[in-house]
Amino acid sequence: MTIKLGVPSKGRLMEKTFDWFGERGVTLSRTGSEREYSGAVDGVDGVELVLLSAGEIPRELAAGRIDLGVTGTDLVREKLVQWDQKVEPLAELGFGFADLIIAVPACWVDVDTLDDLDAAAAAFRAKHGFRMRIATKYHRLVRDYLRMGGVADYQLVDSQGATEGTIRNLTAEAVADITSTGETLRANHLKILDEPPVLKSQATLFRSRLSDKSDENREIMQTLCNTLGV
Ligand SMILES: Nc1ncnc2c1ncn2[C@@H]1O[C@H](COP(=O)(O)OP(=O)(O)OP(=O)(O)O)[C@@H](O)[C@H]1O
Ligand SMILES: O=P(O)(O)OC[C@H]1O[C@H](OP(=O)(O)OP(=O)(O)O)[C@H](O)[C@@H]1O
Repeated sequence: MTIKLGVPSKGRLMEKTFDWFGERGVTLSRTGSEREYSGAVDGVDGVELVLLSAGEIPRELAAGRIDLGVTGTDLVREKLVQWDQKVEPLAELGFGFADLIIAVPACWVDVDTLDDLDAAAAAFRAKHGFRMRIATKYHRLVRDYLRMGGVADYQLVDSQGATEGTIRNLTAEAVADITSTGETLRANHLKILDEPPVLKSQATLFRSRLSDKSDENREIMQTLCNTLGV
């Protein structure tokens, strides 16, 4: 028997995830050619490495196809309804920090709060005959946040990347996206609303609540968690 550990296959989270495990005596490595998505785990027996897109790890955990997985809290909360019934956070890993925020053009001098955004949205609809568009890939989190914040007259438009560019491209009036250094927002002449973020995210190790609970797998899981100190 083995347990499956899902980690991001590329990008900013992969290298830091490998480092985090390595510092705790569990060596993760990619095997095969540079482009082959196969890997190995040394330091604990019975653990199989599965390399996946960070965005797919929440679904794989929820389905129990992987037992453990590293991804951002933002992706888990966005993609899993009642996420805490499907996965259990075991450890925050201290990297991949990003805030999910709402941003508007910097030239909207009258819009700094959610109340201002609501007023601007109502005025926009009256003037243009359609609802203000907010581009995002975080539909669930943003909808909940705006409902709580009393913003009504808007529509979400889907943007799976380069979201800050949608305003210049005239496909949205505002955006809801993650930011870490703030450089992308500044470069696109956007300002963050002066409100708490929708969500503060970081890379986190999650355990699937559907994980195989056979005695042997429990033992492997326990050994791995003890080794990692989580
Ligand atoms: N600029 C950033 N700084 C820090 N963390 C970021 C930044 N952008 C994204 N992240 C975090 O990295 C994680 C993975 O995001 P990313 O967009 O790379 O994954 P993805 O959607 O699976 O992409 P892909 O399908 O291309 O692998 C998310 O949890 C996100 O919060
Ligand atoms: O605050 P910053 O440090 O500038 O980072 C923020 C940017 O990083 C992410 O984009 P990513 O690089 O994942 O590309 P994407 O837009 O294609 O998703 C995010 O969507 C922002 O665009």
